[in-house]
Amino acid sequence: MTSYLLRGVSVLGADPADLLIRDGVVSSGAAGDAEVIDAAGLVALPGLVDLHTHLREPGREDAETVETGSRSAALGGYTAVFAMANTSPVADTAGVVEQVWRLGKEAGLVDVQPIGAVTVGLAGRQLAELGAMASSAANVRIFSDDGHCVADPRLMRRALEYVKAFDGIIAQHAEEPRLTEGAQMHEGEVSTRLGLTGWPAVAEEAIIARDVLLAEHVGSRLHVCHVSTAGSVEVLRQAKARGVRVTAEVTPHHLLLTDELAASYDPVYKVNPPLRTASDVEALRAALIEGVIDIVATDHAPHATEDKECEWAYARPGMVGLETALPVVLSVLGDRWDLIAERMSRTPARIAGLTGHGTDLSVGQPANLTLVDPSARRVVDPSELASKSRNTPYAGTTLPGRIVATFLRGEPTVLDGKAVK
Ligand SMILES: NC(=O)N[C@@H](CC(=O)O)C(=O)O
Ligand SMILES: [Zn+2]
Repeated sequence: MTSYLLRGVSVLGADPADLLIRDGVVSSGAAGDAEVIDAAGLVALPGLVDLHTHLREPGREDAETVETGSRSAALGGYTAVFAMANTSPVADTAGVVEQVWRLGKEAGLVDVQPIGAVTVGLAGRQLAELGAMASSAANVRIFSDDGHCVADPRLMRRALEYVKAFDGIIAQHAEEPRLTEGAQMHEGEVSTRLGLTGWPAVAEEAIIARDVLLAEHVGSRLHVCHVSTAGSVEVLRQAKARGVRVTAEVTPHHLLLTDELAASYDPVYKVNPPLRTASDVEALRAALIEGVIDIVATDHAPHATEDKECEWAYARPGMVGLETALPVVLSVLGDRWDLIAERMSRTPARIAGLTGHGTDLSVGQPANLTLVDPSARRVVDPSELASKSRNTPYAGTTLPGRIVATFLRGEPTVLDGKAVK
């Protein structure tokens, strides 16, 4: 196994020093025959951890596979991703989650941790085999019907009760379906102007309010996917102040983009939950800094060209995000490296109970890390993405930061900005 010496690297913005990677861990002592990487001007972060990735395998391998999604993740600085269950077949049995987990191991580019469905077929009618998925080789601890809301309150209560036994988490896609029927974008001034049916903020907020009460009642753990409104932030703030066991994520696109973009009628901007207003963006940024929102998660949602390059009404919602997440967050938070490490690596690893990731880069710790050039600027070119899909909302946009290298347990998955396999 090759050793690496990162010469003159700045760990989380600290003064430049050498960092030795040997036998899969951060090491000390003589560099010996280690391969030297000139890391002057580069910043080392613990490898990023994404709690919300859609890898599309099994079922839509034309849009993404576990392997192409893993490569996209590594290029984005990630060392672990959690794969959502809305595949085909749905990841609602031990068999399917084990398949995804095994495909992740075979690709060997990031640790792929499957998320199990809450309900059979994501249909919201009966609980899936949560226990069988938890005790499978994939060791599932997070369950979600993402793409769909667990709208039935009794089912949501039962799910929270069930996973409490093994300290599992229900991750909710918060959308009251009766309030979003036919919705095409955020309900507000822009939707009125464009004549498109809106998804009101309250459709998200009402479910979060209900679910924090259910989680409080049961004493179980709730995670809220892709929080998108200022009102949701207030519900979460109050719940956390009462000690409810709730965590929440925000996506890079909800931190940067607004509903005004829908006026282009370009379906690349169609996503669930929809892009909201500038004041929502402001509230989400403040909540992320404050910690009311715990983490950034990509909601990487690759879609085939025919599902995106069509009329707005027929296009599937979702955006790819793994390769642009860190640059977008850098553009929002600036070089607050410790905060970035907290929100994109340590806290997601802690929420998921994922050991070996999100650790500090001290001697003896697993060498899961990413090297970033913060002074680089990159114009996003969809044709250069490693993802199989091209649906990025940032085509032609200049973003700060370039991911130069990523290491998974001491082995490079990305070097010189290129995937090694
Ligand atoms: N975010 C999206 O717009 N789409 C996701 C589902 C989801 O995360 O809700 C997808 O699977 O395509
Ligand atoms: Zn969702």
